[in-house]
Amino acid sequence: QLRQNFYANVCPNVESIVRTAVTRKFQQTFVTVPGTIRLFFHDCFVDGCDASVIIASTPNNKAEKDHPDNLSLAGDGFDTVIKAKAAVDATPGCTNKVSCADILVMATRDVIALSGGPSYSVELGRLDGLSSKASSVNGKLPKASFNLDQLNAMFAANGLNQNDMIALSACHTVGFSHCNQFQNRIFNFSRSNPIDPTLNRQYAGQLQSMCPRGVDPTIAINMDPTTPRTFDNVYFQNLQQGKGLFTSDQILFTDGRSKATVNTWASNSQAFNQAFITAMTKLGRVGVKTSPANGNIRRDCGAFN
Ligand code: HEM
Ligand SMILES: [Ca+2]
Ligand SMILES: [Ca+2]
Repeated sequence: QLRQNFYANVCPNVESIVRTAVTRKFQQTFVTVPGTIRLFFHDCFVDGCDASVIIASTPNNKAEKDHPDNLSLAGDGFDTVIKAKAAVDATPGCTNKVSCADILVMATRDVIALSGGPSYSVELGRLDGLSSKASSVNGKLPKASFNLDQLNAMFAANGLNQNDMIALSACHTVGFSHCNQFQNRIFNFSRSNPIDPTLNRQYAGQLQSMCPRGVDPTIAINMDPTTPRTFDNVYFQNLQQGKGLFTSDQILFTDGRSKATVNTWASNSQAFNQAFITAMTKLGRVGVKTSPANGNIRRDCGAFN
């Protein structure tokens, strides 16, 4: 029952209120962009798009955000939602009328547009989930080491096909990664190849110098070495040059089943944008809650009512 303009009667200006708050946050730090996008992805893949990922742990409940796979979620992503929620709640008539899950969807749309990506209409009407357990994250999020079959299987479990998966992987056109996520590709890759042979040699050398053995584990590097602050299809051009950072990125070009799609979107940003919008809209529908039996509108995005 998601639809555009869901809040037309209760809070007609919600989209512009969120956009203003997100723009202000964006002007303070670029990390707002990748932080918010990844938060949205990790929310939707665990218990659906219900803001379960934003819940803070309590003495009685270890929440999703404290699962190892979520510890690297940037604080600025959470802060973006909290700031946008505060702006919505400060507007007469809108107080506690808009779900955190929907605010995250709008904020994600806004950061993508702010960083040069496509802008699109979002469907709204999600309720916030009533549960958030670290244990429910197990096996729900993709690993940087995944091959094409593993990626397709995990996305298919969320109703997303291979094209959706490839389009969404392009989110790695902005943002950062810690060195441990690709260390295996640049040191001791295999008996015969110290470096992953699908990796561009020069790029591998740069990665080795930014991420030497024993590097400080808090160091993070740009995932897109070419246009790290622009949401664009350069992600696919990088893959063509062996500059995909993770195994899961580069495999999209190495595997013959996905290569043609990468080539098409590398040369046609219009086609990529269209596929990306389709895939983001599908991602936003995953496991959505619309009944009071399984959701509500949180007063505080980080805590259950
Ligand atoms: C296809 C499978 C995917 C894998 C294996 C994967 C894995 C990863 C890993 C390992 C990181 C780096 C985390 C760190 O070290 O801090 C990362 C970052 C990121 N991922 Fe993905 N991801 C995938 C798909 C996606 C999708 C579908 C989206 C968005 C819809 C996305 C958005 C992001 C963003 C924006 C960042 C940067 C976060 C930041 O800079 O704070 N990823 N991903
Ligand atoms: Ca969720
Ligand atoms: Ca880029």
